[in-house]
Amino acid sequence: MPLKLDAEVTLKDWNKVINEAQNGQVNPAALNVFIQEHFEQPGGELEEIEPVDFQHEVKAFETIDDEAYRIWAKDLHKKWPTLCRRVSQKVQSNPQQYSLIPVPNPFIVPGGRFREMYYWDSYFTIKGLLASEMFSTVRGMIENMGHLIEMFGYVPNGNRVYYLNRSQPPLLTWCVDAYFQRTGDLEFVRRSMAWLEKEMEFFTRNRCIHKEDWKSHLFRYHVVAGGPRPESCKFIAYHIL
Ligand SMILES: OC[C@H]1O[C@H](O[C@H]2O[C@H](CO)[C@@H](O)[C@H](O)[C@H]2O)[C@H](O)[C@@H](O)[C@@H]1O
Repeated sequence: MPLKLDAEVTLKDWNKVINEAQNGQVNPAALNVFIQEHFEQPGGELEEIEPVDFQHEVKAFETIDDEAYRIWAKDLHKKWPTLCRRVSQKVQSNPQQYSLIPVPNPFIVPGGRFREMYYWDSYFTIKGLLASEMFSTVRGMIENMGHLIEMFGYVPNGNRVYYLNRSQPPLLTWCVDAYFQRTGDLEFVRRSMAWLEKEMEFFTRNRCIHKEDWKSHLFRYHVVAGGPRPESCKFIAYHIL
């Protein structure tokens, strides 16, 4: 839920609510007032948009021999406009009030409760977008990942602040390769190299394990955390604790 006030003010007011708790229990009415006063309703961070390069019919799908596969490919193609999002202007102007990390170009979300860009999902999505001949959307999504690397040194799990301590399998190189195989756009590959090198540096420094008797290094994706996942606290509280 987006913040109505600055994070510092919100935290200060939250500490007040905590300090007034009786026997470790926060008063539900006070909690309700705190939520109303400090948080907007969820949503509005992203705008649904039709990708600029989306065509209703793609001739290439007609060349798929297997009928079931052809129908499936066409059905999947129709999903792009329903899953394409761009970061709204209010987030771009006041990012400190939102958990969403702004990225410059539109991107495809997984859907359902996953309302942000996800790193390794983007690779599989890009494979589909390339089949749909949506080269400019793909380029934009790769640029978004490059933007995150410029900001954080790597692409986090997703573009949310609570994902900043989590990595996913680093598939950006595969994204760039898939795009190049389809378009031959060498200029874009050259431009992407700085991102790929920086990401490699991050994984070498922060996600690499080596033991004396090992013949090579082990790279891994990882989360640097000791507690429950913030976005799943409620689930954990109800089902596990
Ligand atoms: O499709 C998006 C991602 O969905 C799963 O992971 C996400 O939810 C998990 C449970 O809340 C969370 O631990 C993880 O950090 C999120 O990315 C799926 O496991 C991912 O592979 C996928 O990218």
